[in-house]
Amino acid sequence: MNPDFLNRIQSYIPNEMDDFLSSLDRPMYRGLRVNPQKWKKPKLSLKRAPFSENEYYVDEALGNHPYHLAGLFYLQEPSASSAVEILDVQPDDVVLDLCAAPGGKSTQIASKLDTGFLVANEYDSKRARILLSNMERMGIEHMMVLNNDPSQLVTKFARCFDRILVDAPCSGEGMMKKHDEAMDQWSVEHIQFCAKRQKQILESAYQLLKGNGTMVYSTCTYAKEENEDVIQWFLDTYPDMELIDPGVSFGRSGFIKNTIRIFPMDKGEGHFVAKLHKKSGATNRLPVQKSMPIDAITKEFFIEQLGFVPKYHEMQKDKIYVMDHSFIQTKGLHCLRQGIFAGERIKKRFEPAHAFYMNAKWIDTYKNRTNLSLEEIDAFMHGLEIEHPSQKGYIAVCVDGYPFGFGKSDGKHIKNKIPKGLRLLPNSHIKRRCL
Ligand SMILES: C[S@@+](CC[C@H](N)C(=O)[O-])C[C@H]1O[C@@H](n2cnc3c(N)ncnc32)[C@H](O)[C@@H]1O
Repeated sequence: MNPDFLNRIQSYIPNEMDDFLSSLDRPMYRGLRVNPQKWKKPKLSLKRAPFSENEYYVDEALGNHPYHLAGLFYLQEPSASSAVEILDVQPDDVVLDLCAAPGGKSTQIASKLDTGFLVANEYDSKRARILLSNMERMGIEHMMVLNNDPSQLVTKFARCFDRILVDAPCSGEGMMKKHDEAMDQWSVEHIQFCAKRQKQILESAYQLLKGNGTMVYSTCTYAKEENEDVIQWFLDTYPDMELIDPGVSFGRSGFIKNTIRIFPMDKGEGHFVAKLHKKSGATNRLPVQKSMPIDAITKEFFIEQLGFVPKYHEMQKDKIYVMDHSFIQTKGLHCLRQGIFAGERIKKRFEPAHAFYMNAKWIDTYKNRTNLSLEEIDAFMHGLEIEHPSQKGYIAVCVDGYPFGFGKSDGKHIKNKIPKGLRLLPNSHIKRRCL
């Protein structure tokens, strides 16, 4: 273990070093956050985590649980849910998550929105696609996924956001364990590099925040240079920003008032969170665009599957996107998705997309649906066609009434429509454990 790292930690928590050292030997805390928009009344025998209202401790991998595939929960290190709890998102807020992949915090923000809107931005293109996949799995509608450098957002969306989360790329000390490769690569130079990048990201975030808006800055590292020192620099640079009370009882106070630190002794792997308020300044609205007309065949599909036609539409070539919120103008930005990808017009028919059947708002709305057994779910998630009598046509396949995808039924068999990238590998299987 790097002695410089240990000396620095000793300087932060001089009386708790033994506890910290023993925490490095035990497995990471694992967490499960319920998606309240899909899983409305979960009865769980799991222990609640103190960091947010829907977070629980788990002690095994649950990625192949059918409820995970259906987007009923997100797997996340428990203390990572603290930042969004502190952001205190309101149902009608316009929120920006500036460093969003893989989407733990974005999906948590979205679970608090109703009429509001979420812009989830990720700098790294591969990670942005993972973010989109998680947003789809959790069934989020009022959102867009961007893949831009934070500074590129400023020309389009300056002063547009009520709340901004900057969950900054950091040296990740809170996510390292004693034997990790990451621990061997730890260095003060890397910490300094991260601090410089964090300041650049905060400069953009400042310009994107509305007057009277709220910003939360968080990292999963212990390094003071990336936490309190970055915040002090931000306050000195922008005198109209102030630190405000995070209003929570978990964790412990950081080295400046109104900041929060979480160490493993506080029952999570490690986080730093600061809540900031912009005292004054102008506000703008996200620039909306006109809804596009859709054709009769697509309308007929919506009526047949949902019983209504979604209010706002956008068409890109033959692909159709829908939302119950105006579409936002994104010209000049790299937008991976806005709203729900409903499907594609192919010749004289409409071919639905996986995302269409994952929308949290429609979870009880899909008219044509069927429950599969665990064995059938396993076969379906491996891309197989299954023998399963059901109503003909496109059909939502469900676990206990919760859709996890769709297929096309001829009345006796369901043809598989799970996207190739989401299918299970041959040696991986659905596992249902008691939660
Ligand atoms: C701590 S992670 C975000 C985790 C995410 N908030 C979640 O809860 O799932 C930080 C993210 O910042 C991204 N990033 C890297 N360089 C960046 C930059 N220059 N500006 C903005 N984000 C950057 C990383 O790719 C990474 O996905």
